[in-house]
Amino acid sequence: MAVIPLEKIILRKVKMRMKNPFTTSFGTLQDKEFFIVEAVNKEGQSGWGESVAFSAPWYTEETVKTNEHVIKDFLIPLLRKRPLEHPDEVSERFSPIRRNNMAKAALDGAIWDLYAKEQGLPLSLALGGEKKQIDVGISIGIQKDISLLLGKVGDAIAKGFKRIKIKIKPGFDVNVIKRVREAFPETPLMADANSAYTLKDIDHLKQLDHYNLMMIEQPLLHDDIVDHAALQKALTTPICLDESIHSLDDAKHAISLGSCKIINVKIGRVGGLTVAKQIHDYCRTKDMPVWCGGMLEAGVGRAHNIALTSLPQFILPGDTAGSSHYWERDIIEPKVIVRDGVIEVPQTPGIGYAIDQEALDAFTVSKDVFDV
Ligand SMILES: O=C(O)CCC(=O)C1=CC=C[C@@H](O)[C@@H]1C(=O)O
Ligand SMILES: [Mg+2]
Repeated sequence: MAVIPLEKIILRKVKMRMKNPFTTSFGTLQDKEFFIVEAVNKEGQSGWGESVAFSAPWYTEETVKTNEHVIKDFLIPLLRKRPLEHPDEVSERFSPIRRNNMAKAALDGAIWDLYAKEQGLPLSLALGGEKKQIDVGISIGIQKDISLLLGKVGDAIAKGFKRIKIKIKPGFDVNVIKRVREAFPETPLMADANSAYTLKDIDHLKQLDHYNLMMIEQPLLHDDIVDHAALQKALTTPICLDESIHSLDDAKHAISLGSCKIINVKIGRVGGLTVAKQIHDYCRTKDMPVWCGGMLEAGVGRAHNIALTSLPQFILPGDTAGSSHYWERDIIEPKVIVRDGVIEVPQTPGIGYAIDQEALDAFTVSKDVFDV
């Protein structure tokens, strides 16, 4: 039986400054620290993965520090147990470790990329993706005032993004959506609350039904699917779950309870490409539209998102804006380019973007090498 001839894992901690600070209902981020994983085989070929955990545990419980602990002390030792024959085995191998999905996904992504390169296949095709182009939207953080936000929305529409996502929070919500909708009556528009509300806000949230939103993303508690089901019954606007979905079972439970009408699949949140694909496949059988969320990734993570989005049930535009939206200098070559709201899915083996080694070295703050 052919095995993936994994020889070493290189773990780089990287620090990059975003062009613009990004503000959500839980805070502002500008300096992004994260891990880049390189999986190297016996022929010296490399596969690349990126962890999307932030420095603070406000999106999920994971952080850059917990990633380091879990990857070094638990996940790499599990990879040493016996060789892998296929990247689908990675998530199963990691299953004795509870959660820590972003740590798992970083390794899973590197091994998927390496496997696709060994097979001579673009990662999108290795995953079973069909699309050669993907539609993308943009996520606009909370702004100091509405006129600034209207300017950003106008710029994004002019650039051709296929839908606009606006971050909302109590005090910056219905009033804001109303103004944006008045200024841009036809634009596909959605709001993301990042768990800023409770069921007590039901009457307030119902006002959003007047603005023809594509969806409202994660209005209630980060781990909830029960209250979301009650809210979805009261709203005509579709609810999209983000933070609440960590596994295929979470997706199954949310769908059977009627907690949402759309699911945002984030590779890091669900523990890697294999689980993301399982959720996709299940949603396809249930006619549940999915889209690929973003975590302000650098180029490696972005490339994985693009490959995943080539799967057919990614019906709605994702949050994968181009490199230049986030970074002065990305760590891949070529950069991710969005033209008229569309990204061309790379057709070369693996993630289809080369690492800009000079840029990566410039942003690397530490590096560890592990034999596997
Ligand atoms: O552009 C992107 O990568 C998406 C940005 C974005 O909306 C988010 C990034 C990180 C955490 C969250 O605030 C969030 C989201 O909830 O989707
Ligand atoms: Mg979200």
